[in-house]
Amino acid sequence: METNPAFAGVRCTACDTMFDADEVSGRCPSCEGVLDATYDLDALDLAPETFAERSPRSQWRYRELLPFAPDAAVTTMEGETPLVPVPSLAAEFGVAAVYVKDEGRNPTGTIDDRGQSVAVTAAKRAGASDVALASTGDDGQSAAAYAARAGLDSHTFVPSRAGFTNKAMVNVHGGDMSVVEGRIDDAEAAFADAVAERDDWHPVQALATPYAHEGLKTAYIEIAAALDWETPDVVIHPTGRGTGLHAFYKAARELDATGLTDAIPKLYAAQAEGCAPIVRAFEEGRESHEPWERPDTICGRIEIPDPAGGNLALDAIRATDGGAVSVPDPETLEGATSVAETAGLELSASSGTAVATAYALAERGELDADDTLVLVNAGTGSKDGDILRSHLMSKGI
Ligand SMILES: N[C@@H](CCOP(=O)(O)O)C(=O)O
Repeated sequence: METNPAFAGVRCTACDTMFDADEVSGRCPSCEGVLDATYDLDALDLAPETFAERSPRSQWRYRELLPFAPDAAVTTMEGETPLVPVPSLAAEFGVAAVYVKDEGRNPTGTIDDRGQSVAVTAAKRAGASDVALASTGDDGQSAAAYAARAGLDSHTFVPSRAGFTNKAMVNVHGGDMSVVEGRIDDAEAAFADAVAERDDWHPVQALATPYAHEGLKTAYIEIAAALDWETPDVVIHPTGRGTGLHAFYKAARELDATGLTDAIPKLYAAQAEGCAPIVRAFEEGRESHEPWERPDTICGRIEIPDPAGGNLALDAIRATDGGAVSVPDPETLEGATSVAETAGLELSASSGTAVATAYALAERGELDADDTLVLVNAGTGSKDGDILRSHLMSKGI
């Protein structure tokens, strides 16, 4: 299968060792660090018009910044999600513009579709028969869908608290699912035990392979493209593992290096107060996070007590002069439901953290009147109707 000619291999984010992409599929063989796809960016000649009318109308139109050729891709036309203006929020926050990057419009309703498209493509290219991951729900559902598309078997380990739709749809896509009693760390432990016995299971979990976060990168590229390659001032990302922040920072640097943009936005992590290891490390000025002792948030998708991308997210936040904010669940749910009520957009419960964080930044005076703000909605609110509705009931509605 074809690769992008500019794809130069994978580099360890921790020890900087470079590897041939055909030699490794998971973490760094030397130090277990997260691997990043790298490109010969100097050889690329990119301009806004390069992408303007191009097919396919999916994330694969940005093929120069993806490892594989679109013809080789396992795709269900993910990406090309709208950047929706929300003038009412701009007025409330006192900024020039607010947009929601609505990743709920992807095929299985999550930003993870971008990542699973690339990760399952890599697995197929490597000759895998099976893909496997531990998941809080969305990336498991997505992996099952893309494995089905590729004709591969999938194995997903989810905690019992994962949402009904996620669990049901893994099965509907023909995936094998293990529901593990407890929370994500219990599912990850069960997955680690199982995978140790199965060398035919190809990893597709975010940050356990170079390719899932490589797909997430295209959401940022689309934001820049939708703004005519003007960089937004602030991007707020709901944050669990730190995957999205690392991916967005990587994308912003690549666009900057190719000359498509000439600035990098401030990146903010939005975490739940009941599980905020990245925010705590940021506030304490530490380079690494410590695992969160007693995770407890209604936002199961970002309840990650020991995030694999914690240090990478901290790098992204600090290098861009951004920040990290934790918000209580009621404010998160109020954020998601108020945007549904006033702007007609269906944000996932965990993505309500991005709205609540924007309110907090506005209150602290950390936003400027001429700022353009992007809030990332990582997944559709329609999978969280029960949680969102219960928030209204708690208010007596
Ligand atoms: N996938 C999460 C959002 C972010 O998680 P991260 O791993 O990118 O930090 C969700 O759906 O809410």
